[in-house]
Amino acid sequence: MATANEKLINSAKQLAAQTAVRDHYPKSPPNYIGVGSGSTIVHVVDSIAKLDSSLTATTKFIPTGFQSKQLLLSHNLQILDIDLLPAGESISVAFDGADEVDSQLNCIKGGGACLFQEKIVAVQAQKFVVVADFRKVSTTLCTPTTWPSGIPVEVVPSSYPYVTAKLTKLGATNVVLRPGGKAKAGPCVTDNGNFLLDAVFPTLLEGEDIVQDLAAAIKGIVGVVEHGLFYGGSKGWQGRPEIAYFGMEDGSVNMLGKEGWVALSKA
Ligand SMILES: O=C(CO)[C@H](O)[C@H](O)COP(=O)(O)O
Repeated sequence: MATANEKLINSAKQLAAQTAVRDHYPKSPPNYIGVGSGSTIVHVVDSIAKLDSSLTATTKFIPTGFQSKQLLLSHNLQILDIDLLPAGESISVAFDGADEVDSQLNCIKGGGACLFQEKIVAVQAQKFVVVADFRKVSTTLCTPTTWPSGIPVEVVPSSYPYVTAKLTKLGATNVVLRPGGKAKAGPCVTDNGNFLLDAVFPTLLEGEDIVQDLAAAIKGIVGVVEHGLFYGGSKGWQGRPEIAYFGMEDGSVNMLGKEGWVALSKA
């Protein structure tokens, strides 16, 4: 049975999801909508499925992994794999969860091991909206009390010892090959057949270049397919959301946009 705290977190996720879908799902039928992974996205898909069918019946929903594909199918929503998005077309809005969001809207993602597909969908969306609960709010990324697991890094399996050493050289204080869990002996294998390293770095101090520079350095290691830093700034944009919705402990929803925080009233 869910504890009171688990119930609080779940209703925060649900409220944030409902509000984000209400505010950002297009008011005329979109061609393509991106759907991320994780537990919060379940509420996003529930909210989308409750919209008038005229807004969803012709839409192709692009999942970011096995979990979101099954979720969409269970709601009888049409799916399209990201590689079938026609050239020149873009996704109207992509919704996704996050593990940690800083005050500049940079995120750590990949707690559910779907970061590569999440990023390839986010960067092809006209608007990327993050939906999360109050535990994900941070001032700077890699804050141990917010997200102690570090930055997920997806690697080609044969490269993991080499990438581990390189991440340590870059300043990681701990690098763990993510285990498969109770039902899988050996490492976690991503939807792309790769391994995941969780690299704990000291808290990334505030400053426009810090996240971008670390992201570029990690991506530069041979064997790295993608990492879970979704960022933007003067050196380029790689999936930083336009806006993030957080369900709060008191039953309200707070919204972090480019202009800062906005508190929405309680439901
Ligand atoms: O990046 C992700 C999966 O790779 C998820 O979006 C992230 O882990 C948040 O998950 P949840 O909504 O369950 O808290």
